Parts: sequence; structure tokens; C-alpha cells
Amino acid sequence: MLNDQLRQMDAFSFPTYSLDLATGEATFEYALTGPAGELRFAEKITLPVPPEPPSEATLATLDRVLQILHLLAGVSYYKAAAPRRLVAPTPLGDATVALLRAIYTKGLAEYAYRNDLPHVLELVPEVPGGVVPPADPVDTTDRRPLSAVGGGKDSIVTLEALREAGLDPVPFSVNPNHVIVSVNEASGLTPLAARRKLDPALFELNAAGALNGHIPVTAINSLIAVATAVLHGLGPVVMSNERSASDPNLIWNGHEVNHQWSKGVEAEGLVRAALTEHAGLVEPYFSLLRPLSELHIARLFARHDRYDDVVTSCNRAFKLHDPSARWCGDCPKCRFVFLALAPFMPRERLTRIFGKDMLADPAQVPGYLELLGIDAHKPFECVGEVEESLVALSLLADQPQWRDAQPLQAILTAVPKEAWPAATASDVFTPHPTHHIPPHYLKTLPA
Ligand SMILES: CC(=O)N[C@H]1[C@@H](OP(=O)(O)OP(=O)(O)OC[C@H]2O[C@@H](n3ccc(=O)[nH]c3=O)[C@H](O)[C@@H]2O)O[C@H](CO)[C@@H](O)[C@@H]1O[C@H](C)C(=O)N[C@@H](C)C(=O)N[C@@H](CCC(=O)O)C(=O)O
Ligand SMILES: Nc1ncnc2c1ncn2[C@@H]1O[C@H](COP(=O)(O)OP(=O)(O)OP(=O)(O)O)[C@@H](O)[C@H]1O
Repeated sequence: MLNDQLRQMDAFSFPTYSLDLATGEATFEYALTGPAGELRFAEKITLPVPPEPPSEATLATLDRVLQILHLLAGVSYYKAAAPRRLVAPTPLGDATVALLRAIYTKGLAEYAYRNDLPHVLELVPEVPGGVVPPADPVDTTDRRPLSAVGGGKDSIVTLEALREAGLDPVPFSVNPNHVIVSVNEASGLTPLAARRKLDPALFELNAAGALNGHIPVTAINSLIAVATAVLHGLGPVVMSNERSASDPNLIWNGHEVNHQWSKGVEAEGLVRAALTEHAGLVEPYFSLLRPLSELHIARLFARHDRYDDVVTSCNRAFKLHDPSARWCGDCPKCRFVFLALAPFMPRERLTRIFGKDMLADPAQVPGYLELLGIDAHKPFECVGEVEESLVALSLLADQPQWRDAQPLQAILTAVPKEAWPAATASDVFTPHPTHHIPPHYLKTLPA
């Protein structure tokens, strides 16, 4: 019955949102509607409460940021039924409509591809007519940055770059897991955290066979970070999204499908524009690592060893509740990060970080061939480009410490001869000019 009802849903809307200032809890309501009735959802996001009560001006800006967050966080519930109508709650400016549309189309592209729902990629939001009162400009550029921490090597590189530049970053996470808590402890900095609780009704729908799939989670976390920065009187939110996040995994029905779309530079530009238009924030949000390749970031990470016992970029480890679980040692992300770090540190240190020598494990060879583009398309995971894997491999080929690693030698042999020139001509260590980093932050990027 539930599935029949879901199949008949023809519209998704955003009834209300509210904020309890005493607890920091915001409630975002959503509705799926159709001939068989309505399904309502409520997502709760709890922001850390600041020590001093916020000013009226701060609350006005916060309200506007939360209005955008309300729009973005709806994707989790929209995807249970994928109706053809997306109905915005209030009039919106062009930049905010552009963000809304992109989040529900490009952000859901992997979901649409896997569930064979081409209409999702063509969605056009219905926006009520009317004028949006302009927001007062708010320039917080010179305040302490809020730096999002996911527990991986990338956010560590950002945190340390900001700290070395004397910008005194505040680490921030949504639902910090045991890995994030340990990374924050290792940093010695005092973090802020927000809580996000999906409506339990969504899990019941999922269990009953509702449509499900990947969502643009980074966009949601980013807006929660911006809301926290505003509430606490902090400066720009600094992310750690690398340049390869912008590259699609495949093309489907003429549309790019990118697992990491909301980490990409297009999403970053859309989020920035919407925050400036709708909330007046002049310099709200950017990724410090945007010009850099994964390999370049790996080289920078190798300079810091204070996180060796805690860093984890493996998404599977985050699902485990065992505080000692860090790298699963058997997924595309573990394979890629091991390979990317290998040229820049002693083999013994790398093996200690991962608890395993992945390039000495014959079972990993097929997965490495996939990363190198020798099999299938780029995996649906946060991994670098084929070219970066090739460059890392070519650097390892010259290192005596890896000569006795037979699986690595087998991978080297399997790479077609014509692939190597691309690796040698590669510009993976040349920062890319496409980014949104403000000038005084650009100086913080280590050479
Ligand atoms: C941890 C993980 O990889 N989760 C993905 C997985 O979900 P799973 O069921 O295994 O576990 P949960 O994450 O606990 O989710 C439970 C259900 O809730 C739904 N859901 C979750 C979060 C959310 O914001 N909205 C939701 O509706 C979800 O559908 C589950 O049914 O598989 C899911 C389906 O493919 C993925 O959506 C889950 O991905 C999480 C949202 C997640 O945090 N993933 C990141 C590790 C991730 O993939 N990051 C990408 C960046 C993507 C981007 O554009 O932002 C990356 O780093 O490359
Ligand atoms: N729970 C979270 N709360 C806040 N920000 C997060 C969270 N998880 C990830 N992020 C941020 O979202 C962006 C993308 O996350 P991602 O997991 O790819 O990066 P990471 O953990 O920093 O590094 P790595 O790519 O090595 O895992 C990064 O800027 C990261 O800091």
C-alpha cells in the first residue's frame, strides 16, 4: 500500500520551518502529496547555541540562511518518491532558484541514473511570483573562519594551513563520529558541532522499498556550517573540496553524473551566489583546496604526522561504531588514498596509518586496475582522477622501498604503454586557476 501511495505522489513541497533559539533546534517540514494523500516529514537540525544572545541583525541573516537550508535538506525526502513537481515555499531570487534546481537535478543525478528516473534531471522548480525583500549586506571576511572537518586528510590539510597562517580556525562538524572527535582532539583546537536528525519515517519508507540513493550531502553540511558561522559571529566557512570533485563519473542521457557533485566547483559557485543574494553574506563559503589535485593534497598531508593515529578517509569506517575502526582496507577510497600518500612518506609510516600494506595485497590488484581506468568507469566514490593514480604509480616505480611489492609490480606491468606519457606530462602539482578563494586566503595555501 505504501509503495502504491509513493508511486502516485506528484508534488514535493516545503510547508514550514521553525527555530527554537533556546535550544538551537531548527525543524524543517516537507510534504509529498498526490491523489492518495499526503506524507509529511520533519527533519531536525540542532545548531550549537552561542554563549551570548545573538543580535536582531544576526537573527535576520540566520533566518535567510535557514530558508536556503530548508530547500536543500528536502532532497532526502523528495527522493523517496521523485514526483514531477517541486514547489518552492516563497518567492526566490534567480541565484537561489538556480541552486534549488541544481541540487534536485545535478545533485540527485547518481540517484536518477541508478533508479532510471530521467525526469529527475529535467525538474524545474515552481516558484511563487513576488518580490524577495533584499537582505542587508554582511561582510564577515576578517573574522575567524569556520573550517569543516570530516575526519579525512583533506580537512586536516586545510585546518593546518589556516592555523599556520595565523587565522585561528574553528573546526566544525555535523554529527561528529568517533573519527572526527579524535581528529579534533589531535588538532588541539576547540570545535563546534551541529546535530542533524533525519525523520525516522524516512527509514520506515526505505525499509518498505521506497526509492533511495545518493544525495548531495556536502551541500547540506555546508549550509549547516554557514548557519553556525552566522549564529556564532564567525567568518567564512572553509571547505576542503579538491579539484577532481568537479569531474563527472559518467554521462547519462546527455547529463553528467557526478557522485561528488555538491563538492564540485559548480555547486560551490551556486551556494555562494545564493547566500549572497538571499542572505546578504559577502564572503560566506569557499573551498581552500579547490585548485589542488588529490595527489597534491596527499603531499601536503604527509608534512603533518600528529594525525597519523586518527585520520580516516574511508567512508565505510564511518558506518562502524568501533572506536578503533579507521581504514577498511578494501574499498576504492582506501586504495586511492594509500596510493596517493605512498610516494610522499616512508612505507613503514603508511602501513602503520592504514594497519595494512595495500600495495602488497594481491587481492587489491583488480581494484587498482579500476582506479587506473583499465576496467570500468571511475568508481562512484570520492577518488582522484585516473591521471593522478598514474602519476602516483610512476613516482613509486622509481622508489627502492617498493621494489619487493609484487602486487604493485603486477599493477605497473598491467598499465598499457600508451598511458605513461599522460602521467609524465601531467600537471597534477600545478594549482588550477578555477576557484573561489578570497585573495588573503590564497596566501595560506602551502607552496
Ligand atoms: C555513510 C554513507 O556512505 N552513506 C551512504 C549510504 O547510506 P547507508 O544506508 O549505508 O547509511 P546512512 O548514511 O546512515 O544513511 C541511512 C539512510 O538515510 C538516507 N540518508 C542519509 C543521509 C542523508 O543526508 N539523507 C538520506 O536520505 C540514505 O538514503 C540511507 O537510506 O548509501 C546512501 C544511498 O546511496 C547514501 O545516500 C549515503 O550517503 C550519505 C548521505 C553520506 O554521508 N555519504 C558521504 C560519505 C558521501 O558519499 N560523500 C561524497 C560527497 C557527495 C556530495 O556530493 O556531497 C564523497 O565524499 O564523495
Ligand atoms: N560530518 C561532517 N561535518 C562537516 N563537514 C564535513 C563532514 N564530513 C565531511 N565534511 C566536509 O565536507 C567536505 C567533503 O567531505 P569529504 O569526506 O570528501 O572530505 P574529508 O573528510 O575532509 O577528506 P577526505 O576527502 O580525505 O575524506 C570536506 O570539506 C569535509 O571537511
